Amino acid sequence: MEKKGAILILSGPSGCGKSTLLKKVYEYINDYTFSISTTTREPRAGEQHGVDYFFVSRSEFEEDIKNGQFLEWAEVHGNYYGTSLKPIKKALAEGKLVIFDIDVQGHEIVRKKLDKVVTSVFITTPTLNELENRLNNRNTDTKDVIEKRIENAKYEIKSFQKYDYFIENDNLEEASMQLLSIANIARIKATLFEKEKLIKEWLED
Ligand SMILES: Nc1ncnc2c1ncn2[C@@H]1O[C@H](COP(=O)(O)OP(=O)(O)OP(=O)(O)O)[C@@H](O)[C@H]1O
Ligand SMILES: Nc1nc2c(ncn2[C@@H]2O[C@H](COP(=O)(O)O)[C@@H](O)[C@H]2O)c(=O)[nH]1
Repeated sequence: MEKKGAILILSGPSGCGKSTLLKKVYEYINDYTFSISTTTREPRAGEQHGVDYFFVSRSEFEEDIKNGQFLEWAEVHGNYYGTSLKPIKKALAEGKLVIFDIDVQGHEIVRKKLDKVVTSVFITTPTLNELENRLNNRNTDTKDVIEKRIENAKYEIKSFQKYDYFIENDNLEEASMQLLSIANIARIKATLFEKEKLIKEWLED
């Protein structure tokens, strides 16, 4: 059967473990691509332009918005973040599973635009305290930035019901196996669209 492109969206408060879970899942899947976002936030130590993000200035980002470059974009924790349309179209045409790590605003937009091929999962920590511990232990952000992200987490979590799935990332092994199952379901869901057409044809016969 011809492979169908599919989108898997991960959202969840900063520090819940999205990147950590994805690294584990990548060991078990193929034919996927991670959607590299564009952002105006400063790179963290070790982050590379074109690998983790495309790091740009606010004026460059605003120019890209004007030129309609983004499938979606949003202001998150005081910075712009956006998903470029062109690489996503290409990856979907190639039948890849395209993985997005985007916030709740971005999820709503992509869901509206590409519902048929989107599967989404909201990830959290068991408690807000644990989220704070993880952000502190990660040691990548200043105290002010961490405070802002904790505050925003309280708003973000209100959107969890808009997602197809929910993972509490407590035990890393268990949570990564759950995410792996969801990634496999994402591919199957994207084939349903074609099947709908097929069944319509049968019924018209
Ligand atoms: N199940 C877990 N138990 C304990 N620590 C964890 C677990 N999962 C992730 N961590 C740790 O929590 C920290 C935050 O994880 P990670 O950077 O993956 O979060 P994130 O959701 O991708 O954050 P952001 O949205 O800011 O990019 C890291 O230091 C990571 O090692
Ligand atoms: N709407 C979008 N949100 C995005 C995108 N890329 C990342 N994000 C979200 O931003 C926060 C913060 O990320 P960080 O790397 O600064 O910790 C996180 O919730 C991401 O999911 C995007 O292209 N669009």
